[in-house]
Amino acid sequence: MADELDGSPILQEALGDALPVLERFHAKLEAEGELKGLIGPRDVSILWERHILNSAAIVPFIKDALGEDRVEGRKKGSIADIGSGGGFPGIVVAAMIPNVPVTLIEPMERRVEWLQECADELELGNVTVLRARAEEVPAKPGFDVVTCRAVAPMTKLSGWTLPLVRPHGHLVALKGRSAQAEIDKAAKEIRKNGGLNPRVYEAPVAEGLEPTHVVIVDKR
Ligand SMILES: C[S@@+](CC[C@H](N)C(=O)[O-])C[C@H]1O[C@@H](n2cnc3c(N)ncnc32)[C@H](O)[C@@H]1O
Repeated sequence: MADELDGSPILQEALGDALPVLERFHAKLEAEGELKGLIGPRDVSILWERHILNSAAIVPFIKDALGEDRVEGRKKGSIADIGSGGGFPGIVVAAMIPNVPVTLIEPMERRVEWLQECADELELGNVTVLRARAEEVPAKPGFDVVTCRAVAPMTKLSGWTLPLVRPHGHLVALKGRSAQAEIDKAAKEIRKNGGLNPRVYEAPVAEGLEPTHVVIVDKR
């Protein structure tokens, strides 16, 4: 089944230099994703929009968050993606920000194998795959940016992700329409885990496509 956006010029516009690598990722997902239980049967024709472009929408926000570190004189940042599953947003982020190390943290063995295979086949030298639950990963030294998509509501996610963000780093999470309600509900957990100034941004996906939402929380 063909993808609705195969060959569309918006792919180049949204993914830039990472397009060739992400075309290989798309082909691999198309061939193996459903069989391996990583995507649903109806996702096959909307892989670009629902998964790859949706993940790519977070990249400008991550770059912004890392940019602040450069201002502070730190040369390299570090990114962790919690609960990467089939590689969203982690593999897409690693392809689009190839000069920054990206750690993919995922507890399920089969998904860990998939993620490692993707990193190897796509020659993403900046990817490390870690088989763990987020709450088992040592908090130190922490990551400059922790990201995630579709892992848990903010009430739970705060305790899983914020401890892994280094001081003055950021949680940058893809969220659905309920983003503001989720952070309102999780105000106590966010504060307790050292989070400050939680806020929601609308994130453009590509021209003509519905935008998504990004939650950003600063770490004390
Ligand atoms: C619904 S999937 C989302 C996968 C991917 N982020 C996406 O957006 O397509 C949730 C993923 O989170 C992982 N997960 C569940 N609990 C976790 C935890 N405590 N720490 C890290 N990952 C977890 C699951 O194994 C699963 O791969």
